[in-house]
Amino acid sequence: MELRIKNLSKTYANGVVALDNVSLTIPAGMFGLLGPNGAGKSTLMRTLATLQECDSGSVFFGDLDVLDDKDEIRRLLGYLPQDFGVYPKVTAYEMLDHFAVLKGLSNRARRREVVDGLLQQTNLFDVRNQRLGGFSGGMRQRFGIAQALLGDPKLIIVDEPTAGLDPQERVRFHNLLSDIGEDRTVILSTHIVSDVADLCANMAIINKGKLMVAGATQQLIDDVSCKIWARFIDKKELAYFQQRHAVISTRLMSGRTLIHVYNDDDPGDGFEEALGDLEDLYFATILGRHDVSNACD
Ligand SMILES: Nc1ncnc2c1ncn2[C@@H]1O[C@H](COP(=O)(O)OP(=O)(O)OP(=O)(O)O)[C@@H](O)[C@H]1O
Repeated sequence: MELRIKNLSKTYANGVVALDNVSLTIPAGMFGLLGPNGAGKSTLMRTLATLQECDSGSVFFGDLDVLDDKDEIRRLLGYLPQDFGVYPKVTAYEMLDHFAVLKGLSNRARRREVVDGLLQQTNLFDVRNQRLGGFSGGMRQRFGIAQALLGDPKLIIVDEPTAGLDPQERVRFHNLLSDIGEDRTVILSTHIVSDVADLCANMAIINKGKLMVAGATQQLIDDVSCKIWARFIDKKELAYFQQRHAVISTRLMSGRTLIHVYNDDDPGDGFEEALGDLEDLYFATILGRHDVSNACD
């Protein structure tokens, strides 16, 4: 089902504008919400998860008014918050069983079936009798997904789930997310570009509370791909290039400095055309160099 966000705004009491007239349609499947720290992602996620009020705007999930019909939407919702805490002394099985009771699964046999199934799906069945306090970051996040999947939600919101995971745990977590994204609407909020590149067919970038771009991930990459130019430089030349060109990224590669610049045409100065990727789109957008009006043909 589609989630339609219209003109959503939120200003905190201290005057910070966390959401500035955000309008966005999120189709079924995996959707990536990308933005730097403080962009407003968590504010948007908590608003969609009915945990906080916005100042104005509307949100519909199918026909359901998310901001008004909170009880209804909570029945369809699974949420993995950014700071998902667990009771360290309780086992995975006990904790999930407890969450299942809270979700209204009162029949014992049925509950056991659901809890076992979710532990299997998240690859935690073998460690179900271990205490959560001994779980690694990746195991904890998979447990977080298990609890978010209780009640078979149609809308799943995960807020920065892979921060702090090692590469292997990340891959495992990605596989789990892409499985559950097949027949649901899953919103993945993150500042990690590769999470979105790997998983999300559709995406948006927000910065300072504003929606910058939104659409099909591949299309958005294509829109920027003809405008990215690259060259290696000497580290001490960086200031020179930054002065003359719209440098969007700088990275070390085997000890050398590779810079990417954003330009409509060949910028000269020894640059070569580079195939723009999602990281280029992200930096060019966040730095205010790129927008939809300036897409490649
Ligand atoms: N309760 C609050 N009161 C005041 N300001 C807040 C509150 N919560 C968030 N903010 C501010 O609103 C802005 C958006 O915060 P938000 O947490 O939504 O961003 P984010 O994109 O999720 O960032 P992060 O990745 O750091 O969590 C930030 O400037 C933040 O400091």
